[in-house]
Amino acid sequence: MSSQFFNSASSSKNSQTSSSILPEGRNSQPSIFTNRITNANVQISPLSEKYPTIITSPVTSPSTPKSSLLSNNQVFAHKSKKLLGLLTDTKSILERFREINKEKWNIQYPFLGQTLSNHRQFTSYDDNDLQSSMTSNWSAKNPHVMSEFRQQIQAKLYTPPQQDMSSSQEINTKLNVFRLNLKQGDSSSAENVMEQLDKSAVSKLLDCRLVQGIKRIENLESRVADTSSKVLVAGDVNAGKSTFVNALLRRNVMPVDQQPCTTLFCEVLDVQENSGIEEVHAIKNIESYNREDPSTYTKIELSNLFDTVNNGTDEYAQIKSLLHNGVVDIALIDCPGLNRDTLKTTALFARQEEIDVIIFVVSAENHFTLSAKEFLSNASNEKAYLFIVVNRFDNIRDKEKCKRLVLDQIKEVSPRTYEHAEDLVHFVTSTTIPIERQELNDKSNVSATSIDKQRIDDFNRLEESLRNFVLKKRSKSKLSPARHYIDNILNDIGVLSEFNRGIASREAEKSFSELESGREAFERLCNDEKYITLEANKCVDDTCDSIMLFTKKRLEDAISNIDLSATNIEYRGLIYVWAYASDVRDAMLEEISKGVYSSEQKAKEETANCINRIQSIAENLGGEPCKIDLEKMYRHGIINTIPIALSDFFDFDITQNFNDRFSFVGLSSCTIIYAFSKVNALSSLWKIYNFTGIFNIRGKTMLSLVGIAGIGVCTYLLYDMGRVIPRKVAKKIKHELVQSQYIDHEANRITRQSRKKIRLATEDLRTRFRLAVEEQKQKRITMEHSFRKSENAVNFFEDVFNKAEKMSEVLNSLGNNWEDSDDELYK
Ligand SMILES: Nc1nc2c(ncn2[C@@H]2O[C@H](COP(=O)(O)OP(=O)(O)OP(=O)(O)O)[C@@H](O)[C@H]2O)c(=O)[nH]1
Repeated sequence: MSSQFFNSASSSKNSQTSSSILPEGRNSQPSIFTNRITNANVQISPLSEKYPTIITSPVTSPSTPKSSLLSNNQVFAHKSKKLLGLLTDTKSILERFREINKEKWNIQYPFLGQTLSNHRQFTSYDDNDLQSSMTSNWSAKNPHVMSEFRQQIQAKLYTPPQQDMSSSQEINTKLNVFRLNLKQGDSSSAENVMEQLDKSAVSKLLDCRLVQGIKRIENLESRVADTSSKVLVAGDVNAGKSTFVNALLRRNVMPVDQQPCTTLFCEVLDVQENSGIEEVHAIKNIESYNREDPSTYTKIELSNLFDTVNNGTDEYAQIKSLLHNGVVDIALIDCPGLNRDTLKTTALFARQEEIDVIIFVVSAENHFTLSAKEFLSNASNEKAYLFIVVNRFDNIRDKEKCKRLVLDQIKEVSPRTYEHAEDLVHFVTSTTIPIERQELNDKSNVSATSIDKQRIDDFNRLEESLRNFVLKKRSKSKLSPARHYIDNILNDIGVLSEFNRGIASREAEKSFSELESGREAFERLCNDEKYITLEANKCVDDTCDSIMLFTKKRLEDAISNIDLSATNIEYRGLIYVWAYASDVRDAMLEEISKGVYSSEQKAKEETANCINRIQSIAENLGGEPCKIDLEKMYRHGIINTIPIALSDFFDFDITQNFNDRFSFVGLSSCTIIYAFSKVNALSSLWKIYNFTGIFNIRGKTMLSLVGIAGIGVCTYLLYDMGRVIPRKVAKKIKHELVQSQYIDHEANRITRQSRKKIRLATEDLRTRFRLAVEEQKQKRITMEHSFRKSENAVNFFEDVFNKAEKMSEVLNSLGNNWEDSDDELYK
C-alpha cells in the first residue's frame, strides 16, 4: 500500500528535482501520483528573460484528477518562481526608494491639499502646476494604449477631492501598504497631524514603512520559496492524531499510546530539507531554530522519539523529525491533545499564517469536547474551512447515527466546513492503514478483509480530498499573499513614483529656468562690473581734476588779492607800527586761509557727489553701501607764520614809490629818496647839486639844506609807513608762498584727501561686486545641484514607474486562478 496523499503531494518537487523522494523499496508501489510529470501543461514564452510568460492550459479534464493535479503543481512551481522574481525586484525597488529617500530626495506623499493649501512645504495635489506636469508626461500617450497599471495610477492620483476628507484619509485612499497612520490621541482628537510634519519627518515615517515592507517581502519570499505546506494536526486527547499521522506517513513516526502521550508539537519534514540525512531535532527555542546551526537544537535518536515526546518536559518547545517519509510538500505538525493547558498554544499555532490546513482529529466515540469546540470555532474564523477526521470509526456500531451526530456538531462550530462536509469531513479508522513494516509482514500472512478494504478506501478518499485541499490551499496561502502584496505595493510604488516624478519634474523645470535667468544675470553682473568700474574710475578722476583746478584757482585769487584784505586795518602812527604790520600780515594770511577753507568745502561737496554717484550706479547690486564719513576729512590748512621784519616798514623801491606817490611828493624828494634808497645818497645829492647848480652855495647854507632834505626824507618815510607795510608784507607773503609752492601743495593735499575718501567708495564697490559675483556663483552651484537632483529624481521615478508597470503586467499575466478556484471551498 502506498501513500496516495503524500506521493501526490511530492509531485511538484519531483517536477523540479526529478529525483526519487520516496524511501527505498517504495517507489515501485503503485500510486496514481508516483508517476513523474512528463507533459507539463506550461509553456514559457520568451517575452522577457526575467519574466517568462506562463500560458496556463486549462486543466485537461475534471474527470482526470491526475492531469489536473500535475498541471496545478507545475503551474504552482512556475508561479512561485515568477513571484519570487517579482518579490526580489520589489524589494530592490524599496531598497532604492530607501536610499534615495535618505540621501537624495525626500519622497513626498500625495495630498488632497484641501487642508494643506497654505502649507507650502508640502506639495498638494490640487497644485495646478504639478497636475499639468504630471499630465504632460502622459498626455503624449494615447489613453487607449495606456497600460492598465498607468490608468490605475492616474485614476488614483486624480481622485476628485471630497470636501470633508482629511489628508491622511486621502493618502489612505491612494496608498495601500505605505499608508501613514497619522491619527493621534483618542477618536475625539484624532486630528490629522500631517500639517505638523515637515518633509523630512514624512520621509522618516516612510522609511519605517519601507523597512517594514522589505521585511514583509523577505517573509513572503521564504514563504513562496518554501514549497511545503504546513498541516497542523490537532484534536482531543487520545483521538488518534499520532495514529492518523503515522497512517498518512505509512510509517511509525509518532508515538502512539492509549494513555495521553503527545506532549510536544512534532513536525515531520522530509529529509530532502536536511540534505537527505534522517534526524530528529529537539528544539528549545523555535524562534532561533536554524537547521544549519546545531547549537539551536538537540539531536535525538529516532528510537528515543517516543520517550522524548511521551515524557516531554518544558525543556523542548518543539520536535522536528527530518525523515524519509515520502512527504515533500507537506510538513505535518502533530499537536498534543487539547486540554486546558494546551488549548492556548495549539490555537496560537493554528493562527500562524504559514499553517495552510488544520486537520482536526476527533474520536468517533467521544465526539467534540468543550476544548475542541472552542478550538474549532476560533480556528474556523481563522481559516474558514477545516479538515475534520472522525477517527476510531471502527468502534462505532451505528455508523449513520454517529455521522449525523458528528455533522450536527460540526454545523454548530464551523458551518462552512459543514457545507462541504463531503470533502472535508471523513470517518476513518487510522489503525486499519498498514504501515511499512506491518505491511511487509502482513503481505505474506493475511490478505485484507472486505471490511478493511472498505476502511482503506475511506482513508484513500480522505487522502484524495486532503491532497486537493492542501494543494489548493497551498496556492492560496503561499502565492496569494505574495501576489496581493506585490499588487498593492506596486500600486503604491506607482503612486509615489508618479507623484514624486511630477514634483521633481516641476522642480527641475523651475531650477532650469532659474539657472537660465541666473546665467544671464551672472553675465550681466560681470559686464556691469567692468563698466561700472570704468565709470567709477572716470568719476574719481574727473572729481579729483575738478577739485585740483578749483583749489588752485581759488588760492591764486586769494593770494593775488591779499592786499585788499588789509585795507580795513587802520594805521595808528609810529608807536603802533609793529602791531599794525602784524595785523596786516594776519589779515592777509587769514584771507588765504579762507581760500583754503572754501576749497576744502568745495572738495568735500564734490567728493560727496562723486561717492553718491559711485554708490548709485551700483544700487542694484544688493547689499548696503558702506558709510563714508566726510566730516573730519580735512584738517585746516595751516600757513606758517611769516615774521615781520624792519625792512617791511620801508620801501626804497623808487619805481614803486614814484608810481604810487608821484602826485604827492616832488621831484626832489624823489631824488633824495632815490638817493637814500640806493644807500649812496650823499653822492647822489652831490650829483644833483652839480647838475642843477641850485645848491651852488657854500658853507652853512649848504649843510642846512642837506639837513632839511634829510628831515624831509625821514618825515616822509615815517609818514609813508602806513602804505608801505601792507605792500611790503603782501609782497613778502606772496614771495614766501611762491617759494614754498604753497598752492600746489594745498591743491595736492585737498585732492589727495578727496581721492582717499572716494577710494573707500570704489573699494566698497569692488567688494560688493566680488560678493555679488560670489553669491551668483554660489547660487548657480546650488541651482545646478538642485537641477541635477531634480533631474536625477525624475529619471529615477520614471525608471521605477516603468519597472513597476512592467512588473504589474507580469503579475497580471500570472492570473488569479489560484484564488479563483471554481470551488468556493478553496477560496
Ligand atoms: N480502534 C481504534 N483505535 C485507534 C484508532 N486510532 C487510534 N487508536 C488508538 O487510540 C489510542 C491513542 O492513539 P494516539 O494516536 O496515541 O492518540 P493521540 O490523539 O495521538 O493521543 P495524544 O497525542 O496523547 O493526545 C492508541 O491506543 C491507538 O491505537 C482507530 O482508528 N481505531
